[in-house]
Amino acid sequence: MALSNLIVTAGAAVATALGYLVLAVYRHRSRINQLRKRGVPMPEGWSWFTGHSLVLLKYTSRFPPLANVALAMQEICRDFAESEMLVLEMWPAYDPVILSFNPEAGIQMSQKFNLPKPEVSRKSVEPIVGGLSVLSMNDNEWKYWRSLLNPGFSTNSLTDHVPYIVDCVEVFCDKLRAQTGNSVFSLNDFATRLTFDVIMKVALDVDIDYQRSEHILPTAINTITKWHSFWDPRVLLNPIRLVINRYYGAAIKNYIRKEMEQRFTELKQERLSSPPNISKRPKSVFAAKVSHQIHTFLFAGNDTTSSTIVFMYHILFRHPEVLSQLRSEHDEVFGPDASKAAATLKAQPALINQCRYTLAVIKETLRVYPPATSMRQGLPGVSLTTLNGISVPTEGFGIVINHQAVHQNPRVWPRVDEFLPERWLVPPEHELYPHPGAFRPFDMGPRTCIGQPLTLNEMRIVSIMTVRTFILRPAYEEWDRIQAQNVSLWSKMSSLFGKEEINTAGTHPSDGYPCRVSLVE
Ligand code: HEM
Repeated sequence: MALSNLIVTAGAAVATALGYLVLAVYRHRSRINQLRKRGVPMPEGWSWFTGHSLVLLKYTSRFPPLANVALAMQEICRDFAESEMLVLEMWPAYDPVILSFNPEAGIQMSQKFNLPKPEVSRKSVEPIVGGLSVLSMNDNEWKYWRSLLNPGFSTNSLTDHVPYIVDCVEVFCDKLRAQTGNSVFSLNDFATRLTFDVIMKVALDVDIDYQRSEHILPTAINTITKWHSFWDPRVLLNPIRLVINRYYGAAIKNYIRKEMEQRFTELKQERLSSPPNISKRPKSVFAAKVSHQIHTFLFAGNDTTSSTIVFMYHILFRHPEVLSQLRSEHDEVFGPDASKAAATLKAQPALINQCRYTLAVIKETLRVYPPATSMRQGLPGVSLTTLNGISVPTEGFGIVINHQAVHQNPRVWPRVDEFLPERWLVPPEHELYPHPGAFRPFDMGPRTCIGQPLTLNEMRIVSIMTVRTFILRPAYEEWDRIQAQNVSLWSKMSSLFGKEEINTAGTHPSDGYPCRVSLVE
C-alpha cells in the first residue's frame, strides 16, 4: 500500500513537472511562432521541438570545432541582408535572441534606450571574475562603480602611464630581437604577456614582469578563461570547470587583495597627515568588490588587446604599402632614427596624437577584426525596427549586436573588403567617411569600453616602437610541419576539420599566430 502510494505520488510529481515543461515550451514556442507568422525575420528550419538549435548547428558545422560562435553568427547574418536583423530561438538552452547587424538598431540599443546588460552576461562573467563586475552590473550600481573607475582611464592618467608602457614595449622589443634567426614562436603569447604587464600597472600599479617570468596571477586567469564559454554546453556543463574556477579564483582573489593592502599602506604612509577617508583600511566587502573590478579589467582587456596587436601585424604583413606609409609617418614625427623613438615618447608622450595615420591603421584593423561583441536585454515597450521596416518587440529577448557582421555590412561600408586606413582620415562629405553607429569594436554610448583609450595608446606605442625595426611573417606552414611531427591521435582527428590562416577562433588568431621575425635592413 505504502509502495503504491509512493509510486502514485512520484508519478503525479513527474507528470506535473512534465506538464509544466510542455506548457513552458508551448508558451515560448508559440510566441516565436506568432512572430514568424507576422513576418519577423528568422532562419528557415525553426521547429516546435528544437526551435533554431539545429539551424545554429548547421552554421557552426561550417567552421572548425574550436572556432568562435560569433563567426557562425556572422555567417547567419549574411543571409539576412534585407532585414539586418533576425530572431534566433534555442530555448530552454538559451533565452531567445534578436541578432542584429544594423547600425541604426545598434544606436537605439546602446544610446537611445541604453538597454541593460542581460542576466546571462552576469551569470557568465561573475563566476570568472569572482563576483559583481562593472561589465555586467546595471542601473545605480553600475553608475557608482563606473564613476569610481573612470578617473583611472582619463587622458591625464593615461598620459602619465606612457613611460611605463614604453618600458614594457622595450621588453617586448628585446624579446623579438632575441628571437631573430631562431625558430617559429607564438606572437600571441608575446603580445598577451605585454598586455598583461600594462594592465597590471594601470589597474594595480604593480610590475609583475610577466614578459620575462611566470606568475600565478596570469596563470590563474588564463586557466579560468580557457574554461569559459558564453554558450558552449560542453564547457559550461563540465564539472571540472567548477573546481578550476574555485581553485584559481581563490588564488586570484588572494593575490589582488594582498597587492591592494600594500597599495593602501603605501598611500597611508604618503599622507600621514591624512584625510579621514584613507585613515582606515578599506572595508572588506568594498575591497572584495574592487578586486572583482580589477579582475574584470584583466579578463576584458587582455585577450582583446593582445589579439588586436597580432591582427595589426598580420594586416601589415599583407599590406606592404600600408606598412611603408606607417613607417614614413613615424620618421616624420619621431625622426628617422627608430632607436630614439622610445626616449622621445617618454619625453613627449603627446606626440602620439600626431600619428593620425597610425591611429587610422589601428581603427581599420579593429574594423576588420573586432575581437568582442555586445549583448543587451530587451525591455517591455521597446521595439527595434528591421531595415525593411518590421518592428520586433524586444521584451523577453537578449539582443546581440554582432560586431563582426556590422563591420562587414556592405550597405554602410563602401569597399568593405578592402583594408583602407584612408576612411578614417577623410572629411564627412567623402563617400568613405564612416557611418555613425557602424564602427563599434568597443560598443557605444554610456557602456562603451572603459579601456578604449588605454588600448589605443598601447597599440600606437607598440606600432611606433616596432614597425621600423622588425619584420614579422606568419609561419603557419612551418608550424603545421612541426606539429605534424609530434601529432597525437586527437590532433590528427582535429586537423580533418581544416584550418584557416587566421581567425579560426574568432577573437584570437589561430594557434597563437606562429611567426618568424627578422630585422629591417
Ligand atoms: C581591443 C581591446 C578591447 C576591445 C575590442 C574591447 C571591447 C569591449 C566591448 C565590446 C565592451 C562592451 C561589452 C558588452 O557590451 O558586453 C567592453 C566593455 C568593457 N571593457 Fe573593453 N575592450 C578592449 C579593451 C579593454 C581594456 C584594456 C580594458 C581594461 C583595462 C577593458 C575593460 C572593459 C570594461 C571594464 C568594460 C565594461 C564597461 C561598462 O560596462 O561600463 N576593455 N569592451
